[in-house]
Amino acid sequence: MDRIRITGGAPLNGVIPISGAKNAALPLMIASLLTREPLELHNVPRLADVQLLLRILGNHGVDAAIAGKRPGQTQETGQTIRLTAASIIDTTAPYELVSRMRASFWVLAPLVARMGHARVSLPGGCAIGTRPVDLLIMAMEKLGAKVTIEGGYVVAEAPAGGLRGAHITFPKVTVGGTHTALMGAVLAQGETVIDNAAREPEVADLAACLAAMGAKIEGAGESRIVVQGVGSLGGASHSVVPDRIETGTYAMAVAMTGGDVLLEGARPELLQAALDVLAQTGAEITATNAGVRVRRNGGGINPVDVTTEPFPGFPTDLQAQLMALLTRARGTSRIRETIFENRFMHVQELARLGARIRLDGDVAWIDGVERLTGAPVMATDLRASVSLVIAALAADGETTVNRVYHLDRGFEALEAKLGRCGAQVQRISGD
Ligand SMILES: CC(=O)N[C@H]1[C@@H](OP(=O)(O)OP(=O)(O)OC[C@H]2O[C@@H](n3ccc(=O)[nH]c3=O)[C@H](O)[C@@H]2O)O[C@H](CO)[C@@H](O)[C@@H]1O
Ligand SMILES: C=C(OP(=O)(O)O)C(=O)O
Repeated sequence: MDRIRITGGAPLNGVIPISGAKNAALPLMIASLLTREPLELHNVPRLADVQLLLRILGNHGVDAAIAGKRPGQTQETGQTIRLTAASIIDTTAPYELVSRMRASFWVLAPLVARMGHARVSLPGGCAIGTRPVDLLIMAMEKLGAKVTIEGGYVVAEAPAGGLRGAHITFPKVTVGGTHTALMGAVLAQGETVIDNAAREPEVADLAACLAAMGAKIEGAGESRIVVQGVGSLGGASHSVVPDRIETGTYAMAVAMTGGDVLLEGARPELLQAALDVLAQTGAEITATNAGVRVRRNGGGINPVDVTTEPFPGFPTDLQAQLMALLTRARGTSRIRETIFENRFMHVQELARLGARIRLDGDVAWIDGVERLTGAPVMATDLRASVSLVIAALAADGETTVNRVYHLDRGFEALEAKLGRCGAQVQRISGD
């Protein structure tokens, strides 16, 4: 298994191109199941999750053509994938594939919408909590599907005549639930109203692509989304929104090491809450035409008090990275995690580097320390893994991050991007 070796201490200076968002690319790829015409997606990041989803979609009969680089594209700025689901050959998504990635469960809604039935294994994904799918099933049931769970599989059957528009009110904000409701509603008969919808940019990106395919959607990006079902959808060409979590991750890395980096192509409005927190810690954040510039030259890191929330609040997917930064703050910080009940797995690994963190239920208290020191570490999910990278960049000596496959799930060309800005990061191939 590959490892990443980091020698800490160097500031980051230069340009980091921001990739397309993993969490947008995955539902966008899944939307290809809704039409027999080609869906062309640009700026798709080269990630293990994308590769796995291509296998899952291939199993359903989706043909994938990966185009060469477009002019101006570099290795780190994604690929163009043309997905064509001319016919669906299998409506089962098997355990072997779905158990490895949460988002793969989202094939359920488009398969039922187009084929009238589907059988999808209960999902896996990052080990950050129990992660139930009850609200996704509720959305399908509201749209008229009959849903049972048999042998670890969710089996859904549309009523005669197909899914029917409905009023879906989510009792809590769910990104996957909103994707499911949207993809189910676009081909349903009549109107669907989705209340307490997730407002995450990845939902708006999916809705924009569905609209380009011919769907009738109003309010995506707001709490109430209204969909008028249409008889069929066509092909489209769509570019994946920049990755706000990757943006925030590198911004925190710069705040940690000091330096001056342009996060090229980043869109500040996609992570304003996180940028505000970074500014409170003492980093200088400037929105430019080219992206977001992050600087910290001298001066310490200020402690902060942050609670994770659905968009537009501070994202749970940046909580571990922020915690890494705060391990070296001048004082005590507090982070409250409200989205996932078990998303503090990075705490004990950060402690190996010398961090002082106390947990009290859903709250972590971080007492800043003068210095971190390198050590062998590993993490159980992708954002936790990258938080260890951030801490290692500022630690004295050498850190080895094991289980690199977590990083490969979500960070395109991580070593190259950091390495070009002066970090000493090396991948070591292992068995
Ligand atoms: C691939 C992808 O895009 N993953 C993101 C997506 O995950 P995902 O879509 O799985 O997360 P959700 O927004 O659905 O989860 C939010 C909360 O709702 C709960 N819940 C969810 C569904 C359900 O049926 N029942 C239920 O109780 C979850 O346990 C969690 O407490 O949004 C999360 C929240 O922004 C991010 O951390 C993940 O990176
Ligand atoms: C939690 C994440 O991914 P997933 O939902 O696929 O586990 C993530 O992207 O941080």
